Amino acid sequence: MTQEERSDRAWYIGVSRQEVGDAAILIGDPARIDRIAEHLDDPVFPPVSRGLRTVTGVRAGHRITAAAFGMGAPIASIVLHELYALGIRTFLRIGTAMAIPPARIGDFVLADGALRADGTSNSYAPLGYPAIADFDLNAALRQRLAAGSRTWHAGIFGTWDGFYTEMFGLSGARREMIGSLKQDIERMGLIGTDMETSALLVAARILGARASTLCVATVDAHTQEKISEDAMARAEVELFETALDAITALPA
Ligand SMILES: O=P(O)(O)O[C@H]1O[C@H](CO)[C@@H](O)[C@H]1O
Ligand SMILES: O=c1cc[nH]c(=O)[nH]1
Repeated sequence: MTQEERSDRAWYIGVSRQEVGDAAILIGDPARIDRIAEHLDDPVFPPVSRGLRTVTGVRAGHRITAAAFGMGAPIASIVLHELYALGIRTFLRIGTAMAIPPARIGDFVLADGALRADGTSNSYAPLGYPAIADFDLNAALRQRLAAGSRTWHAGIFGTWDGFYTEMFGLSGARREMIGSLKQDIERMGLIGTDMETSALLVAARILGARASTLCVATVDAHTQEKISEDAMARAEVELFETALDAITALPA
């Protein structure tokens, strides 16, 4: 380990070893930190650094840290890398993804792996290296998902960097270009797209940690229809509970 990797306080997220738990839930939207905290006992909020919010609390006897990265693979991998340097070896990204049929808006999508169309994962390993989720973590997630009532799908995600250039078209020509990309994605049988999963899976594997992604499908890839606020609020509660139950069910 390098000097930075041995440091006791992470450079960008600003938290110390004592302020984090044994496993981390990686969240995009910082507003979700307050909401997931309601599912933890004795939540403690370390000072916020660069808008990167964290909370550490207890669930079923395990100390869990939830950390918000905002959006995109570069910053998500910085947050994972810094938490790794503080000793965390289990990472679960939870959030939202675009739904590719058969996944529908409101379904859960679990990444077994991801197509690497992001740039950040290349800084950890060359493109031939696969982005694969951790088997034990996904087994725990599958068990918990099977016990729940929400429809879920497990399969391959696709991760892209360009939200308005590769995922969600605002105008005519761009929408058409993205539309043909969506046909390719469907032909490959991907179940969801996002902006972080492939980078997190590769970074975790290379560092020697386990990682996966569980998302709510919130945007229909073809119609660009979005989930309603009410439906998202309900799905988010189930997402928190599923993630926390699965992560705490894992052997240490
Ligand atoms: O999972 P959440 O935080 O909702 O984020 C998702 O929405 C953002 C925009 O696409 C990306 O960061 C994506 O992964
Ligand atoms: O369209 C979407 C929705 C969620 N996350 C994404 O990356 N894209």
